[in-house]
Amino acid sequence: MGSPVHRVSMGDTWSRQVHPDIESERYKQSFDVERLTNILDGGAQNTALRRKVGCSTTASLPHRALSGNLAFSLHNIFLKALRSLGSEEQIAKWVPLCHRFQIIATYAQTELGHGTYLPGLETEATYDAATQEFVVHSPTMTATKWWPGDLGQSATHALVQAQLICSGARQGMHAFIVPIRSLQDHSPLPGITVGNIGPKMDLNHIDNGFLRLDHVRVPRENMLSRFAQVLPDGTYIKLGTAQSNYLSMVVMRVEMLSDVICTLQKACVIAIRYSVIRRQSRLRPSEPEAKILDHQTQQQKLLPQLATAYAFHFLARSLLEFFHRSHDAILDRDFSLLPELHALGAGTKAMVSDFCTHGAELCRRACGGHGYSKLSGLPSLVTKVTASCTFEGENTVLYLQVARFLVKSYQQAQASSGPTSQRSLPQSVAYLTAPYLAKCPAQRAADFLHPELYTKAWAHVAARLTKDSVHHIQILMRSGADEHEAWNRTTVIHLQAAKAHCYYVAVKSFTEALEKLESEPAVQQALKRLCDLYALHGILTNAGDFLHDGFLSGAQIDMARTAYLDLLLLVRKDAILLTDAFDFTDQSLNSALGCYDGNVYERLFHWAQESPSNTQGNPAYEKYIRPLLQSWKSKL
Ligand SMILES: CCCCCCCCCCCCC/C=C/C(=O)SCCNC(=O)CCNC(=O)[C@H](O)C(C)(C)COP(=O)(O)OP(=O)(O)OC[C@H]1O[C@@H](n2cnc3c(N)ncnc32)[C@H](O)[C@@H]1OP(=O)(O)O
Ligand SMILES: Cc1cc2nc3c(=O)[nH]c(=O)nc-3n(C[C@H](O)[C@H](O)[C@H](O)COP(=O)(O)OP(=O)(O)OC[C@H]3O[C@@H](n4cnc5c(N)ncnc54)[C@H](O)[C@@H]3O)c2cc1C
Repeated sequence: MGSPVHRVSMGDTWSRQVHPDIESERYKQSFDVERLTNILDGGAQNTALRRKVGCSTTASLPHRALSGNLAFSLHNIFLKALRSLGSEEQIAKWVPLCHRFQIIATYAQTELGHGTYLPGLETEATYDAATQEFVVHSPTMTATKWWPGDLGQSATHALVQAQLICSGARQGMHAFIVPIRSLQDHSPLPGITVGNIGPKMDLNHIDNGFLRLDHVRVPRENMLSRFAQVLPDGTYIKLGTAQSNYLSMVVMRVEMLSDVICTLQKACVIAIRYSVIRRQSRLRPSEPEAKILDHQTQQQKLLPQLATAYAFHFLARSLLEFFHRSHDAILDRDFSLLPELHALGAGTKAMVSDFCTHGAELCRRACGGHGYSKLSGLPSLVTKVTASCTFEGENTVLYLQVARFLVKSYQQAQASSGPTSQRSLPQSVAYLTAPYLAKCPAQRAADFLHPELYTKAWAHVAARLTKDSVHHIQILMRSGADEHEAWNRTTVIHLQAAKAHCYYVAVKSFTEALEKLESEPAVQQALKRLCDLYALHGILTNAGDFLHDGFLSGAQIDMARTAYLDLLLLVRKDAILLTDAFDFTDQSLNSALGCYDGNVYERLFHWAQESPSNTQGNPAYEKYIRPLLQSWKSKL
């Protein structure tokens, strides 16, 4: 069985053979990997299309952008904001210019002094009725736009979020399209000071920039006017709500999820494939060194991350379905679903970016020294995905937006008691008025493998923490605190409630996805084990929340742990197949540890030999080492 042991060859003979230690993991397939790939893609035809596009990734950027294949690129962010906030006429004008790359546009919202608190943005757009123009200006140093991607060297236009001032009144944040560089010679236009903000932790291929505007005039037609208009005489017409212009952020938080989740998927593929090749230490003195994935602690490090990657795939798909159902209505100015969409988008973005950042770092550490090598591809995944905890809304701030939604929903349910209360609640928080279950009915470990049981457990904790946070606000207000102080002094509890709610939503979406796979029993069983593992990993990691009111007993936590440890063994058997199903090419993984053939050591050695420090001479010798050695020689 298996192919001969590889010789370390200076040629690439080893790259044409699959390492026996990974080949053996693919012999016994408990499910059809290709079918799972098709399910992840949303159908076999999508798999074929993705592979076809993937082969043409070497095509120039404009080609791929024109085919709309860039999920979350900066140019796309402008387009998403334009489609959310612009009128049909403005969309018809500016979209073709972007698609043909006749302009390059950036989304300029964040300022040197404000990123989170948008009512605090200082850039002003003052309407001049005499010329029917807006005068866009940076009144202070802190008003300088700071961070927008592509602004540093590339963009010719910016969607500038600014405080609208018309007819003497400040109307809040609105979006204005402002030309910033000449389309003839790319030089900054009059009144524009623009440049790069300097080196970052990573993503240095993106020119994040700064922008100062000195009374720059743009025509009235350049204010995006889906939700608000300024008439020629300066009359302000409000067509939406106070939050309408925040819609673009909701869109982008939904849009970015696939890129963030892909980072954790890749980290899992690399670390798990490496973990069946790396042999270290013996499980029994009489046996050869074990694959490190056969150490229980290595399973406990990596397999819950794999389960999380799958959970987030189905969570993102569920959110996207809700987004498509609600977004069109919102564009038609029916805002009834916007609060729930905002809460789901904010919470999902915060949780997914938090856990993907944590999980990618866990995968990197699980690879020991080679995980610290850039040739593993893991450090780059970690430093890139880390940024997603901040951009598109800093995570704590977004979790608190979820908490605000939970508190309002609970208070609404309290106000409308009786049967109407459940019907009126948004679907994602219906659990707040579900029949109260004081104790979990589980009597043995196997009971914790029932999705209904652990979904209800998560709902119980999320409801309890929300009620607890409301209770603490009421206590503080009864003691004399006003609503703002009471809110701030309970935000730590709000954060707990928001995180529990988000985890519940993820567990629920995973179980609902499983229900649709009845016709694929083998795949369904493999995914159910991951769903069970994901739910139980969260329960055991946050056991205190489940023990707090006696909902789970200590004995039941032990049962859950037994079920969890048994799951690790079962998932371990499918681990390579579950990572193969993500269908990443070796090129996209860019990892000496994660290649499909498992020839880790030969590739590390080959890539190290090819790295610049070994191929571009040794400038240090001439400049430092030789003089040092010479100096010693002269003293001998
Ligand atoms: C990724 C992996 C690696 C690969 C990487 C490769 C590619 C990399 C590309 C990188 C691209 C990065 C691009 C980044 C772009 C940006 O970052 S754009 C800027 C993003 N900025 C933000 O998101 C700002 C976040 N701040 C907020 O959301 C604020 O907290 C706030 C809510 C705007 C504060 O305003 P305030 O009025 O004080 O809020 P509240 O009082 O709390 O709420 C008022 C009501 O408004 C409702 N609301 C808030 N936000 C929204 C919204 N977005 N949509 C709808 N409604 C919203 C809120 O619920 C309140 O409603 P009520 O409770 O009913 O009053
Ligand atoms: C790689 C990258 C790319 C970016 N690209 C763009 C772009 O293209 N366009 C653009 O406009 N912006 C962009 N940004 C900016 C980004 O949107 C902001 O950095 C982000 O919104 C956070 O705002 P901030 O930097 O002001 O942080 P702050 O809000 O100052 O956060 C600092 C700390 O204060 C805390 N805090 C702030 N407010 C509250 C509150 N109300 N309650 C509790 N705690 C609070 C936060 O939790 C955090 O711990 C980018 C940022 C990065 C890192």
